[in-house]
Amino acid sequence: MEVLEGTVRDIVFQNEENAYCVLRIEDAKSLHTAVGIFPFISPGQTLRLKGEWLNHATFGKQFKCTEYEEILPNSLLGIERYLASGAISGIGPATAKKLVEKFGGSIFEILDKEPEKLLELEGIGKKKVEMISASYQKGKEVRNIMVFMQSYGVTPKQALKIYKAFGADSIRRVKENPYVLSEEIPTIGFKTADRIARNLGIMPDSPFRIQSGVKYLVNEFCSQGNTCMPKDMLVAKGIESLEVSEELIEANLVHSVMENRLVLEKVDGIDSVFTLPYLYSEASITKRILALSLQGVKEMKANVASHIAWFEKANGIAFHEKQKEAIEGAVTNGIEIITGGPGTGKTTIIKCILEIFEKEGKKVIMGAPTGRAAKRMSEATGRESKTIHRLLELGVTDEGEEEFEMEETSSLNCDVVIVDEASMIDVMLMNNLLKSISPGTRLILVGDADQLPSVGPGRVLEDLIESGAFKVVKLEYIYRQGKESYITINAHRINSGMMPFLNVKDSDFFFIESEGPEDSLEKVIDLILNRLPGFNRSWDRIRDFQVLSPMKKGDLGVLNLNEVLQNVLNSKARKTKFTEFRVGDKVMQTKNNYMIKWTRNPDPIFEGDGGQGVFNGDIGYVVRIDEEDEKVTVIFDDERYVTYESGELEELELAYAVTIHKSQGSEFKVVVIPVFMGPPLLMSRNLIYTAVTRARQLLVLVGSKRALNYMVSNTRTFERHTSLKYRIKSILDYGLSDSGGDGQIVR
Ligand SMILES: Nc1ncnc2c1ncn2[C@@H]1O[C@H](COP(=O)(O)OP(=O)(O)OP(=O)(O)O)[C@@H](O)[C@H]1O
Repeated sequence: MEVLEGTVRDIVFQNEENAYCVLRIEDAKSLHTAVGIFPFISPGQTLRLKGEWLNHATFGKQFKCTEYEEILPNSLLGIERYLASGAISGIGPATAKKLVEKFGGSIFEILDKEPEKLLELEGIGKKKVEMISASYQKGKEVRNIMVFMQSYGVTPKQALKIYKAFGADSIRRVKENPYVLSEEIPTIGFKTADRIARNLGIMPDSPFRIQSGVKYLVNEFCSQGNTCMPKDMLVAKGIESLEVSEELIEANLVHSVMENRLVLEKVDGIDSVFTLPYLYSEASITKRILALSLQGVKEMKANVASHIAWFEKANGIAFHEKQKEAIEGAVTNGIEIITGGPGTGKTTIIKCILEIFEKEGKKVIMGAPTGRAAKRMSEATGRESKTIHRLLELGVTDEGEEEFEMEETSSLNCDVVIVDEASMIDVMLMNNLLKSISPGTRLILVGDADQLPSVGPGRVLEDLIESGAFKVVKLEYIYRQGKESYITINAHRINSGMMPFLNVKDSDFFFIESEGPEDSLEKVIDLILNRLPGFNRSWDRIRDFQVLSPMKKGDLGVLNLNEVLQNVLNSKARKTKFTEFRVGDKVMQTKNNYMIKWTRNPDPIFEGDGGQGVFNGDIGYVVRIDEEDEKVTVIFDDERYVTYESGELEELELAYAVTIHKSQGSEFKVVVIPVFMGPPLLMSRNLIYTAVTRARQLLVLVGSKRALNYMVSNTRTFERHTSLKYRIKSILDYGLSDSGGDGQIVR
């Protein structure tokens, strides 16, 4: 590691959120540029930086700092400059000069131990001394914490997080139990805490370590979509990754259970370990959904059959028996689940259900888990539809975590709630949705249970269906037929484990064989640049073509695809220094941001008509880049302009290619999917099924038939461990369904 020692001349850039800074540092020889995470920095401070010299393509030679400490200057001139820099509140250039003249090199000693001596100076009163002393002590505290943390291998960025969480208490808390870091600071993981603990000399068999490690393993398992972890699996994983005996894992697990940090319950005969949030969510969903189902909705006098007949006539269709059953079921049940693949008429049914309720004077609220899905629902029905987060007025806490503002007692004020794309709802969202639905309100969940499960934990829709407790209508007959329907036909074939029909003449579903990743990449680019635009000239290469890949990394992962596609599709746009984005780029918002403002006017100066919020999965286009102020303006949905500050740009990604997981709930005119052998977890039927069902007009697969075949046959990979189905079933087994009421529960 190399060292650079010098004084901060100025701060060229500072991200207030994560403390990333670009500094100009002066040493005895010259001025240097240094970059890194520098919390609490101000010009005039003298730093000893550790890191390495790099040659940046655009910015030239710079020092990349991974560790630093502040050193107090020792020359009188250095001390005066430091004090004059504003590093200590209450001291400016004039006071700095006076202090150095009077106290010389012992000024730091005085600031630390005898600040009252400052009163001897003319013009400094008691209040000012208090201010100076407090600021000096705070600086010292921060310095000590930074030095302590870094000496145990904590990076400045992590040290900042620790300081923000524990303040002056940081060192004591970490020394006492470093594992508190991974438990209380969301972005510090067990591995970091474990490294610090080792450096602090904590033994591998310490109960703090094992209990924290066990909890970490359960959390890790849940981050893959599960809501609980079989105990045997946890113990085996614990022995392997914590390298301690089975007895120690068991004993500490019991201890965690006794202290209520973890819960051990039997799920379908298997001992399973839960963390509290998912346990509560699944238990609460069980209680609430059974209550809704059993509540007995008010009978409607409507003659549903005549409404249906009227709708059929108006739309020139004749409903299938199953479709009629779904429509009637929506009126007679407290809860109904309607599921089916593409083209089976789900949207048509929603429209009919809406009309029936509206004609009967009932208020219907519609929602979907993503902004894209909500928008499609609005377009298809001509009625307002919102994201569930919006419906529930989901807010964001200071730490940026999502938080539902709606109190448990408040509820959606309506008679019917219809939610589309219900397969994307995870346990937390479902629980929050149910909390806001008061008894007497009907809930209709519409979705395709064979698609990828929700990104977050749980398999809510499948568990509800498989519980057998609710009215479920499964639509199987496909209505979208004819020349252009091979996307739909093949989606259904894939879903039932059959290879799709490939390259039928005049169809909309193509397969292009390739000889490995490089060849696939070339073929994808050739398709987008030449072949597809030649196929239909009305398609726009950037807007209408969407590449979907199973993964992020690798030649055919979205990161590489985006880099390559940006260069071929948007090569003329000017590059700028501060961002990878260029005007004209297709981009995707990658997290829900409820705070960010949008306007209908491209110039943010004219705030006027607008609103707040851009959501995970929203796709837009870069319309302006302001180099001087380092801002990027993006237009979403052809009308909402959002200006991102440089610190917010990490919420955006290039979106010429997106992962199949991120594409859930969206549809595109033309979809191109590279199909290749990858990690088994990503080689699954529901992944390829989800990808194929995103295409509206044309679908092209590029790759190997062997990989496609593997995906179509592989149904095992995404099995999730959850308890919702079991909880609902076990309550029913106690005979709740025989307890009277309106018999809403279907057994
Ligand atoms: N009973 C029916 N008779 C004739 N056409 C129908 C019938 N039901 C639906 N359709 C038509 O089939 C097509 C697909 O229906 P719809 O869009 O409602 O299906 P979907 O399940 O919502 O599909 P996706 O999930 O792919 O959006 C539409 O053109 C619709 O008008």
